Amino acid sequence: MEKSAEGTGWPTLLKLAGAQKGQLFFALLLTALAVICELLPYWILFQAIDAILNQAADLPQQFLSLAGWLAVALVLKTVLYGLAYFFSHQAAFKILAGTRKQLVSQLANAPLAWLQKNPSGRLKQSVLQDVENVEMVISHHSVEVFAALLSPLLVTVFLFWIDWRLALAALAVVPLAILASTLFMRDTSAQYEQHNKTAAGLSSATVEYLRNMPVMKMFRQDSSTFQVMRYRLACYYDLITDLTQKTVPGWALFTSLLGANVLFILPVGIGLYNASEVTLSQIIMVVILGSGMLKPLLKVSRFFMEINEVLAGIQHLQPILDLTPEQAGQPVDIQQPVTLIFERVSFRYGLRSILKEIDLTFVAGSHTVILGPSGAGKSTLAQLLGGLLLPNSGRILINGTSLSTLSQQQRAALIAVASQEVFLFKGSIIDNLRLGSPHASKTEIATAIGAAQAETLIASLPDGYDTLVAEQGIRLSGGERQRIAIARALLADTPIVVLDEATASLDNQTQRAFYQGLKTHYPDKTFLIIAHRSQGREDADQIVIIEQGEIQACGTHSTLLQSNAYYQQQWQWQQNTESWSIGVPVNGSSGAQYG
Ligand SMILES: Nc1ncnc2c1ncn2[C@@H]1O[C@H](COP(=O)(O)OP(=O)(O)OP(=O)(O)O)[C@@H](O)[C@H]1O
Repeated sequence: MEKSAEGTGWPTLLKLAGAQKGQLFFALLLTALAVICELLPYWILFQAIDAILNQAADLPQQFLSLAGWLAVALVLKTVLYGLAYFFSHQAAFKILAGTRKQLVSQLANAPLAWLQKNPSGRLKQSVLQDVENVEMVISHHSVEVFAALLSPLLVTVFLFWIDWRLALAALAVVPLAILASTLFMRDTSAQYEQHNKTAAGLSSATVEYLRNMPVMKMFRQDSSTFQVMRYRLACYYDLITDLTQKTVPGWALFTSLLGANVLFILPVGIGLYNASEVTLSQIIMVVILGSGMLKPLLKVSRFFMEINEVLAGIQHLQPILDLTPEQAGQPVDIQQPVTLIFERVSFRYGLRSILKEIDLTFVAGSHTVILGPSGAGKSTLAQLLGGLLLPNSGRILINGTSLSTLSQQQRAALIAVASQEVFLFKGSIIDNLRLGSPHASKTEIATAIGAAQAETLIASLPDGYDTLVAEQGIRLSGGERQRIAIARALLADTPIVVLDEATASLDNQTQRAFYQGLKTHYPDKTFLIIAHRSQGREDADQIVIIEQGEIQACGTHSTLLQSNAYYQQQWQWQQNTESWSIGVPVNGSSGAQYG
């Protein structure tokens, strides 16, 4: 279970703030001086009242000098607060930049399997939003909350200096206010937690609703389809109503009590005045100062309410900051040719077994086709090879060395994966192609593009290889992106290439040309081709059939055709579909032909 934000966010926040402790301390020191200057006018007022009540002889002169001091105090307060904010903002932005740098560097060194487990949306939220919240706490709240805490403290000292009994009368409401807030706010922490969960549920339902709106409209779904969101909204409304009913009276009482100390000061003051224990000016001063002295605590209390949300965000930074960079280890010298072996490899998602004790051997330069129904575990196999997932048991060996002992760089130098989900970076086609092989020559690039059947595509692009893709660039279709990804994997100069459904968009004829091209141009590479059909791969060295995470059969096209019912069925189906072609009959009207 996740720990509450209150418990764990603070140490992270303090650690982050500690990076600029010198500047922050200076900001707080300036704040303290500013608070003193803020209270100085009250002392001046006290002197003025005293002078009036005692009918001082040099009243005009005294007033003039007090007015001068008042102006000095005001100017000093403004300057000091300005400087305090300046330094707190400087510290905050340095902390912000430092934290983001640290997070990005931690993420750059994060193990692939960890990145795979943590959705990029959540990581983006941490690096952008959660860190931004730290800025607000450090630049504004540090100064404001420190001032709000210090001010009542200094006033208390001043009141005790005036008269200890009046000071105690001014503070009498504090225990009452604390008692009231404790009574009214008890049991609300569970409700706040529930509030956070409900708000998160509402937020995900809203995102889902907005994201699916076009599809819903396409299928002419009426408003009944939006029941989930309506239900979440109703839950949120009920919770907020309940929370408001519980907390508002407590908050109102707390606020009123903090300003109600005059009710205690006046009777105590009159009693002491009648007994000639205090002067009138002292009572007036305590009433003026006492009535507002506790108000800043409202700011402190609001801060502690709001900080929970910030701490919850900061808590998300901790796992990233705690990431230990992958141990580089001793570089393993793996000589080519390489043999890849799966030795009793199993993988589970939670309790669900996806791959069960897979034993496979891929010899150097061989072509293997991995077939199987949807959900059989084929892509999981590719992800294990790409380092995105780690086996729960068993080993993946390259020339006898376990893949798990290799660093990311070493693994990436041996295995390239073109997965179903193609990611193209913002930049040109050539930048994307050179990702795994920055120094690839023009000839190598042209060969890879040719093998990936992407020559026509490149020729059709406005700036050829220099055409920009992704954000601000042109939009490529799914099939076009796949072909770029295949070329990128081929260029990566690895002895093993995994193509996960990478040729799904190619027609039968192009697929045949593609496989032929791989043999011709990359005779030494080992290919693992994950596919739904084996069309064009009758000459593969081995065809592996996976069903429900287990190897059902493994052999060549001819042996499987004789021995495996699934393969026979697939093959028959493929033969039937291949014999159909869309053609243009001699009379010119298009139509389907049985060839
Ligand atoms: N992140 C995940 N969490 C839980 N289960 C998952 C996750 N990713 C995949 N699975 C499940 O693992 C099983 C195997 O998925 P995999 O993608 O390997 O199948 P596949 O054979 O490649 O299917 P397809 O041919 O449709 O791509 C599926 O049942 C899928 O639902």
